[in-house]
Amino acid sequence: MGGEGAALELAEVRKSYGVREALRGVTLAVRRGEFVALLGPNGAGKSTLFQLLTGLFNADSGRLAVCGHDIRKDPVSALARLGVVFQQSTLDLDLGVAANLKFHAALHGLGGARAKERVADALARLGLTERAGDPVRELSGGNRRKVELARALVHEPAVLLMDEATVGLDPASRRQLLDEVLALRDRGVAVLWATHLVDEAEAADRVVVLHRGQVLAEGCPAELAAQAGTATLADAFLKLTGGERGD
Ligand SMILES: Nc1ncnc2c1ncn2[C@@H]1O[C@H](COP(=O)(O)OP(=O)(O)OP(=O)(O)O)[C@@H](O)[C@H]1O
Repeated sequence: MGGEGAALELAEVRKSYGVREALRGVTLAVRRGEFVALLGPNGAGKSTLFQLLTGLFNADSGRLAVCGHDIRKDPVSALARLGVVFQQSTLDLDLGVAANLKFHAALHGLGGARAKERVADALARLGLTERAGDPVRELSGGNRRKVELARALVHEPAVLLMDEATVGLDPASRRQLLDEVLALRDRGVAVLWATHLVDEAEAADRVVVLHRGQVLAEGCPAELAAQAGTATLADAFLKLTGGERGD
């Protein structure tokens, strides 16, 4: 677990809101080219973990690092290597698809021909080239999510965080988005995919089960089922979490 050289590393991370402990000593790592599902019911602490990882606020204790850069001590280097798709859309609906990406590129210090090239590449990869000039408002929910993914990749991050990214999508769009992200492994991207949906976690190289702010189990889907003594990952998840909400 963890170890030197992980693209994303969390060690003994704790965070409380007043007396409520949202994260109670979370340790996990994602290697280059690995897709890890962070599987937890509502209230398990997934959003809190993502907020810490994106520097929105600080952990009470513990260490979070991206490619060895500590998020608290060296946030600029850490955040430069991070791509994020949040649960809630953060696109400008009135701006064009490419314009949304260019704005993001500029935030990462990319401009001119280099930004243009990166934006074109990211859109092409996700089959969105023909929609480049369209206002985001005119896109379907599935394509809007793809635009968010393309945007998260414009600065070529080493680590991609996906926070319940398929919420609200129909099954076909959900599968497409998952497949696009799984394919990023071949380019060496480390992915942390937070979800409460077991079928999405089935596709992961490794699953980390988070419940009430703690890691209850981790391993590939088959290992988790074997550890829990169940036939499927779904049954293992229910057995581990007692089928309850996380809070
Ligand atoms: N700003 C806050 N103030 C107080 N308690 C909070 C706050 N944010 C989260 N919590 C609590 O911390 C715990 C973890 O919440 P968090 O939102 O991180 O879980 P989650 O796994 O992302 O759940 P969901 O999928 O429902 O968003 C929950 O018990 C929640 O009620």
